[in-house]
Amino acid sequence: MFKEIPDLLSAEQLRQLRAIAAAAPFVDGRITNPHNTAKQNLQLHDQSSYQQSSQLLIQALGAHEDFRNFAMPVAIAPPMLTRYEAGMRYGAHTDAAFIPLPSGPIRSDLSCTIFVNDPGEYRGGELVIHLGTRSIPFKGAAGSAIVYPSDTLHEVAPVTQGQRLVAITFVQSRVADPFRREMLYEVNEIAALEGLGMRAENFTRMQLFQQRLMRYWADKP
Ligand SMILES: O=C(O)CCC(=O)C(=O)O
Ligand SMILES: [Fe+2]
Repeated sequence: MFKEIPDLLSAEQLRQLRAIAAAAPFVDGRITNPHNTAKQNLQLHDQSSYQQSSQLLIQALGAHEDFRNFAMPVAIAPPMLTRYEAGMRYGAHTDAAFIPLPSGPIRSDLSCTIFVNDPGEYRGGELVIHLGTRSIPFKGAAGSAIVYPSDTLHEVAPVTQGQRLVAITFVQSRVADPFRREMLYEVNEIAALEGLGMRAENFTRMQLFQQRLMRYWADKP
């Protein structure tokens, strides 16, 4: 369902991202969603800073084994540095199914928030994911990330003090269906963690099962 990644970014990567954010201009986040009244935040607005920061973040996501195993990405939108100042929020919404990119649209199967500043630097600002009548708040440490299904209703609670600096991205997965993706992730994890401890013939049977599911459910990488 959700995947929390505690160690996505190194201290050096965080330093670089914060330096980019401190030097570059930010504009009203509605620039990419003009009719979205729920959205009250600021987005990085400088081509070379965007390129530098998104490259660093895509590289970090692509290099993280647990992220790759969980998300099974075929395409990752360039992550956008986003700032919420006191009074800003992002009201309850679900993400658009397709995200236009210069290289063509991608389907948003998973959304990802990467926490760039320390949670002690702001009050409020939790990413709240709604599941039926329950709401689950996330406020990660700097350098951590949360990956969640893009079709959930979610919001960012108002920041009441300080500033919240995050990067936001969307992932198209090889497996669009969350149920199937989770089943595959689980069986792949069990095979990776326990496979060598199994009797060889049972491991072979398990691999057959894994590869059949991949064949039926996964798009080509
Ligand atoms: O700031 C966040 O953590 C999430 C933002 C969000 O939901 C979005 O950009 O669609
Ligand atoms: Fe969202």
